[in-house]
Amino acid sequence: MAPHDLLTALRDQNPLVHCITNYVAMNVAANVVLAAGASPAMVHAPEEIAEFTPVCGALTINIGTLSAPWQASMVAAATAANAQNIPWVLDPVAHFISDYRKRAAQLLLAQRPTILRGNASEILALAGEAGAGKGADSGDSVEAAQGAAKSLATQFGSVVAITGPVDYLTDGTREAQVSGGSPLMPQITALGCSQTALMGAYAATGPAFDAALAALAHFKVAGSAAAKRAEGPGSFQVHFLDALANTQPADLAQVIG
Ligand SMILES: Nc1ncnc2c1ncn2[C@@H]1O[C@H](COP(=O)(O)OP(=O)(O)OP(=O)(O)O)[C@@H](O)[C@H]1O
Ligand SMILES: Cc1ncsc1CCO
Ligand SMILES: [Mg+2]
Repeated sequence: MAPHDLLTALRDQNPLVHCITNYVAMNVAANVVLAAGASPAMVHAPEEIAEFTPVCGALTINIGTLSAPWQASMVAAATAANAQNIPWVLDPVAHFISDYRKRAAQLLLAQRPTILRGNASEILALAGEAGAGKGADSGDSVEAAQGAAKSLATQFGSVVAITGPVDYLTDGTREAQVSGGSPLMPQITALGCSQTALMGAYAATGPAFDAALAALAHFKVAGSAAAKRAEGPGSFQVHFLDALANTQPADLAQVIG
């Protein structure tokens, strides 16, 4: 499905997206998903997963502020999504910072996410390669992680997206790049986490590779538009939400290469 048609469908369908994300990202990501045209719900109690995940169009899992009860919810939600053929997205935030987080990310990856999204350092480390990640921030180039993305895609049957100055997307066979956006984007916390949540919304609407590509393009188009009006990271964030809502379906093709 073309990105143009996916954005139209997203706004028509307003899919419900189950987001298990971190404390930092919850508000930012929910506003991003709403502005883009979908309906986010941040739900993480283990007691609620069995009832809630199956009624959603997609699930997104982000380990940014991981702890044991949340990990149990993530595993249960991924299991429920797989059982019902509900697409789900994994965001392995800073998984290399501790053995605990590393293991949690590997266990979730073994559940074969529909889409895996991370920055270059996260994708490199997930494939067992040495990277220069600094907590939640990337220290590696997107180009350096492309091989890792391809091998993860093949091994786990996932669509893999690396975000950065130019985003890269692969399913192990197909590849795409998405340019644009602004250097102000990594200066706002949790925009990557929000990209993950938006990928869930698109994945509820169409095939995984096309959905991830449309979500990447939507962010780059909105980021470029917001940067024209912003005076710094603070006002960028406000303009970015407006720009996500104002992005037209026909705008998306321009940033995809
Ligand atoms: N230098 C840049 N120029 C343009 N766009 C960028 C740049 N760096 C990142 N982006 C965009 O910013 C968004 C977030 O990507 P990033 O790689 O910073 O995620 P992240 O490191 O996972 O973020 P976080 O963990 O803070 O949520 C993506 O849409 C990406 O395309
Ligand atoms: C800053 C930060 N710390 C843990 S999660 C998070 C949000 C960006 O990933
Ligand atoms: Mg991140």
